[in-house]
Amino acid sequence: MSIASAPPPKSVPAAIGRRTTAALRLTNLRKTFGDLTAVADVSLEVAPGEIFGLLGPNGAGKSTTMMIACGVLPADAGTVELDGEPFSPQRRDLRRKLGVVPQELAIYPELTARQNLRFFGKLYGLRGADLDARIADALDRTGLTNRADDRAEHYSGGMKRRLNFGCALLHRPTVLILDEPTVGVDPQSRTHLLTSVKDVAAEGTAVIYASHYMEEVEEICDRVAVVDAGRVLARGTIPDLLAPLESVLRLHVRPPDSDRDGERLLPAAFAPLFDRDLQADGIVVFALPRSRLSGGGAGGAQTLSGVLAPVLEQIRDAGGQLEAVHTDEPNLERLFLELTGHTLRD
Ligand SMILES: Nc1ncnc2c1ncn2[C@@H]1O[C@H](COP(=O)(O)OP(=O)(O)OP(=O)(O)O)[C@@H](O)[C@H]1O
Repeated sequence: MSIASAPPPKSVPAAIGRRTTAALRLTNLRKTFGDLTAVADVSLEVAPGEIFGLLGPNGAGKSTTMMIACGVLPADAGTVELDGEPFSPQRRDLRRKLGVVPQELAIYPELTARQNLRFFGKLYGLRGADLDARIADALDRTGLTNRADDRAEHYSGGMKRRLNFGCALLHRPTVLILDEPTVGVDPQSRTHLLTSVKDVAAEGTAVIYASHYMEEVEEICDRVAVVDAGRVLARGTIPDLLAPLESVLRLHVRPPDSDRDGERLLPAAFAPLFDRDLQADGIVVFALPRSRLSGGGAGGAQTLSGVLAPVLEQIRDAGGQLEAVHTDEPNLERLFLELTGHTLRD
């Protein structure tokens, strides 16, 4: 894992050098639109069979990165390598190794699912029995076999997204680029899509998956790059990224009028373990990071129950009222907040 503070390293990330054959390798990509820097410096690599998440809020530069990766947009600087070869839009042979599911639907509404798949299959040079077999496989994977001969315009949003996905993997790409493929889909289609993505990766396809849905990225991605303002802020496996974060227990206490700052609510022996924060609504929040429990020193380890029992007793005896107990567990949203100072949904 690497958590970089700005400015990020210009050099190629260490993880890249370790892999011999990345299916997709982006190195120091940069893209500006007039005065706006959409992608400041993005480097990453995706191995065969890996699902790599690009996690960032709206406007972070995910789509621009994806569009450069698939040759739709030229980069101002940086390189794209596909299967070990330098990639440019002119390399039609290499383009066939890519499957792309753009954020906007790229299917023909007036055609049926089968006709859409046939159209895209032919674009990729598939013909005859092979094309028929792959269409049947794509319909099966996307759960659209029963509706194969209905026009796509009559499908639900989720079914259209599934068809969009099916069209991108018909030619069995080496690298599958997915740009927020679950936007606006119902939970059933979402689950179906995520399972299909995992299946495709298990067959050896390298998948790069852009999303601002933390839960999806946590669910399916092997590694993640956290991006904001066109930069990679952190990159690694999810356990490695979350390791520096710890779970924090928070006690929300309404203090008595005689002790509005809550200074006397905790027993003196345990008060140093807690951070105290007085909220605008008068509630005092006592935060206990778990790591502070393990260092019991000569007096022995302090367990959660060993600390909480006397603390809660003192709060009650001192006239405080326990209003709520929360636990903040490490997750990508918290990591993002710590790295950027704002949330993924800002
Ligand atoms: N063709 C363009 N012309 C001008 N600005 C653009 C263009 N494409 C993207 N941008 C800007 O570049 C920045 C990054 O956009 P991008 O679409 O790559 O972000 P994103 O992370 O994919 O966000 P979203 O999830 O909303 O798609 C944004 O500020 C966006 O407005």
